[in-house]
Amino acid sequence: MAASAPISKMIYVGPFVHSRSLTELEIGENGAIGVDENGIIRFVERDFHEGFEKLMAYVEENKDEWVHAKVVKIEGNGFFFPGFIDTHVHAPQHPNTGLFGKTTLLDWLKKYTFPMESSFSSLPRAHRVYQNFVSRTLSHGTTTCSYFATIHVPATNALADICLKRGQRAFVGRVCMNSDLSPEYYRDESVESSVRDSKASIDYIRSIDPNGEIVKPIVTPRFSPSCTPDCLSAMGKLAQETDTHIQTHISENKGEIALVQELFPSSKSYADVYDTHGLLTPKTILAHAVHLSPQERKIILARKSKISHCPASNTAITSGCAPIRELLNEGHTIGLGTDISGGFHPSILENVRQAIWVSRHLAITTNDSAKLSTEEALYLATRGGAAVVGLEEKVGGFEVGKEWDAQMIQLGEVKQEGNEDGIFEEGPVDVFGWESWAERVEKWVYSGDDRNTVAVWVRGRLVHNTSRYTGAEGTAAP
Ligand SMILES: Nc1nc2[nH]cnc2c(=O)[nH]1
Ligand SMILES: [Zn+2]
Repeated sequence: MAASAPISKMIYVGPFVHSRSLTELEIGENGAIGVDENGIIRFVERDFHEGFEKLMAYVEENKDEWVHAKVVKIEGNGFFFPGFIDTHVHAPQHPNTGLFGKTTLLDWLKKYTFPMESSFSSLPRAHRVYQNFVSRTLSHGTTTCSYFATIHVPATNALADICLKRGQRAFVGRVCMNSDLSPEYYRDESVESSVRDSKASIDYIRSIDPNGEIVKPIVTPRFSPSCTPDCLSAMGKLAQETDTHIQTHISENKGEIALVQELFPSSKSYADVYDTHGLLTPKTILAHAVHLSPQERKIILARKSKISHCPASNTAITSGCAPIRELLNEGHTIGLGTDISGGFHPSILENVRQAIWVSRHLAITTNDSAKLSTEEALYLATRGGAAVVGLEEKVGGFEVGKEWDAQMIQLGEVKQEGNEDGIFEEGPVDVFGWESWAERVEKWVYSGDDRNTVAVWVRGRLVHNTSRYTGAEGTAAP
């Protein structure tokens, strides 16, 4: 079902939380955010200590045109938070979520990934998986995804259709892979067919959303070993000619890095392979970046390419611990990726936790400064991700002029009276009432899940809600 459009000006009343900077959250305990019919934030009020009635009186006095706005008011222990941004995710791998055994990257690809992806030659299968996965990621509060699809044009286009219809912001990439690393049953026939099919998908996605307001194409060479050198160059050229983003993998696993050295003996490094084929641009998203050398980091920084950190995946398929503190200190732009199904969980909140755990494991073996704080990990999940996909002017936080991509989080209240039976409210987070707002946010980060995400908006459209949401727009559940 299509997402429901905003029906009028809206005022979202209640606490809101977003990143002020990498290290600092802003918590507006008594907030009111006005969003117009186009989903654009028009005012952000932070300080209505005197309560809801005073707020409405203020609106009546000062903001004439907002008097008839609909109001969505948070009750209890709820707060608004920016929608999450998943900067690296493979939608067709979702049926394999949680299946990886003891494999590492190269045998994982052969055992689980190529067989599953090749089955997307079936359009009905693609529809079934993609409908499910877009619902699943929306239910976890993910308002923007950078998707790898498969090599199939019809299935890739179907993913873009579904994102547009359901209202999830998305970059959708037809995967390009023509080398014999991939099995014969699942690879592009030639460089010409790689370019033709990638271009066909770019053209289709631009035809369904000409201004790229919700869905955009992205050039997607799978990774160096999957593409011949002329194919990599052709993808660099295609991205330049069509002015598109690029996404690929880099330096995820030591076996993969050795293979790149073997396949590209004249290249100085893995990053150099991409650089010399025109694939390191300010619009390039590089997933993983676990084992980069200092020289590679310098080239990536110089080219202004971006990094997607995929902590759950890096642990699941035992790739390593990406040195995020060092990369941040050097000035890299970094977001989080679930990397389904290298990663085992479709939630960015889970990957916030995983980013923190991975940084702590690094701290144990290196230096305490490797630790990421809760604030830093939430920044990567929102503003960092927005910068990785080039949407930092539009999403990632609540400022006037940005678009309302948001989630309503509701935590459980442990009642003072009438709770002799120990009943708890839906969701895993129990709030007793004495916690500060900062503590409530920490409790959500470390033990919350999709049961706490009661409503989700993209560009002001309600795109997901649970039965706990009693907002003004009615229901947008699929
Ligand atoms: N994690 C991950 N790494 C890759 N490298 C090449 N393809 C893939 C993939 O599908 N997932
Ligand atoms: Zn990946």
